[in-house]
Amino acid sequence: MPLLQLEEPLGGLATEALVPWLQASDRFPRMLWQSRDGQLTVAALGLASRFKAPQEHPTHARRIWCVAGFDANQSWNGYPAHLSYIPEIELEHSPAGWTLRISLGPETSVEQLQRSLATLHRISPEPDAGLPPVVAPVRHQPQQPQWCQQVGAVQRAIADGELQKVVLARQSSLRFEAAPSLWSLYRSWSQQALNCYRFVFEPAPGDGFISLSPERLMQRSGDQLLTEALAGTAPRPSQSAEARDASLELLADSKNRHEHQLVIEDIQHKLASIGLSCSQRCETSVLQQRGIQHLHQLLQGYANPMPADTLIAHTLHPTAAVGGLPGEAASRFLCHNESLVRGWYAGYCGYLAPAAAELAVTIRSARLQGNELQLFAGAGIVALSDPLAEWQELDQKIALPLSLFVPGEEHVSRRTSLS
Ligand SMILES: C=C(O[C@H]1C=CC=C(C(=O)O)[C@@H]1O)C(=O)O
Repeated sequence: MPLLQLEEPLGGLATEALVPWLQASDRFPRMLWQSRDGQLTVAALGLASRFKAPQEHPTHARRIWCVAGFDANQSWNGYPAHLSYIPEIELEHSPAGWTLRISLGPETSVEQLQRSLATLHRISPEPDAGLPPVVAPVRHQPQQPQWCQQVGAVQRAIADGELQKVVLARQSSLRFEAAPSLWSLYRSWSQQALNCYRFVFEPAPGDGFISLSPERLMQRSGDQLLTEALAGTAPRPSQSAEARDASLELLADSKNRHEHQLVIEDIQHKLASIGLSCSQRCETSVLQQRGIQHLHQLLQGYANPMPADTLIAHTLHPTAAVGGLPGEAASRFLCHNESLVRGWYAGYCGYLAPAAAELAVTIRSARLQGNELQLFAGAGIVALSDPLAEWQELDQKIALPLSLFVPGEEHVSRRTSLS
């Protein structure tokens, strides 16, 4: 637990100052999180206390930040499979205004804290340094022939009745001439992104993770729980009339509807296992992203009393939108057949507090390690999936960040114009 927590309202700041403020500090980890509706933005520095297991969360702490990797048994160096912590400094913007929260831990250096605080009123948004050129072609893991084999293996397991769906993933790596700034990369990507959570985590200098994810794992406000099924994808043309037709086509497409329906059933079944009944809030709709769109179904959970947030998150994750169905068989399949380590890709991130909690699924994500950037994307494979169309879907999912530094979208196997 932190030794001391202080909270002060603040004035006179601009949200654009948050990134320069984080960049100017020498305190790690550095973290930025923004809700998909843009209502809550938090920039955080340092680590005042860390909790070993989610069940250790003290109930009176105001807000605990949580990140979990896709697989509790496998992570990247420097990125724990599960992290629950209270930062030393949190700077929060919400409709209520600005709040500064300070939590002192046993290892907090008061001098460093003062330095980080002193910069608060001196920071002005700086012109972005830009990104260095990319020096080598994009490398995919798996490559296309192995991808097609993996899709074939999923479909054989579906035909044998062992599986209904598996979400296969790909890692696409790029090398820059010099190490880009994580925050410049985030800024350029974020300026273009639509309808997404925004999460940046920098555990140490030279290594960082970004996720601009459209997908919510859960949101609780008091005893109201919202979750959602987000699965089924199509390109989104830039012209509005064409975009409308493409949405209608996606809503009517039987392969995508099936892929999506499996996620709804998975979530309903998982919530029922912890005593939560779950209903669909409205008709299935389409969530628009830059260049692509997804089938989207809001789900509301009811229970009295509401189970603990950690239990809900642990039960839902990984949903069939990032793992598969049945969950355990899909995890075994991925363990044996997927060659990449997903790390924080397709995990979750966000906060838990007594009054409210919100966790996003960490898709549309990237890890920057020195000069190398790894971009992650996955696609749900069902019986009717076409391996090459699913490969193109992966390209569409990374087209936005790639377009920032690979000119002319040379990487995209079928062109999709970003709107
Ligand atoms: C796993 C990813 O997307 C999921 C979310 C939306 C649509 C999906 C799909 O259509 O396959 C995936 O289930 C990803 O982008 O890496």
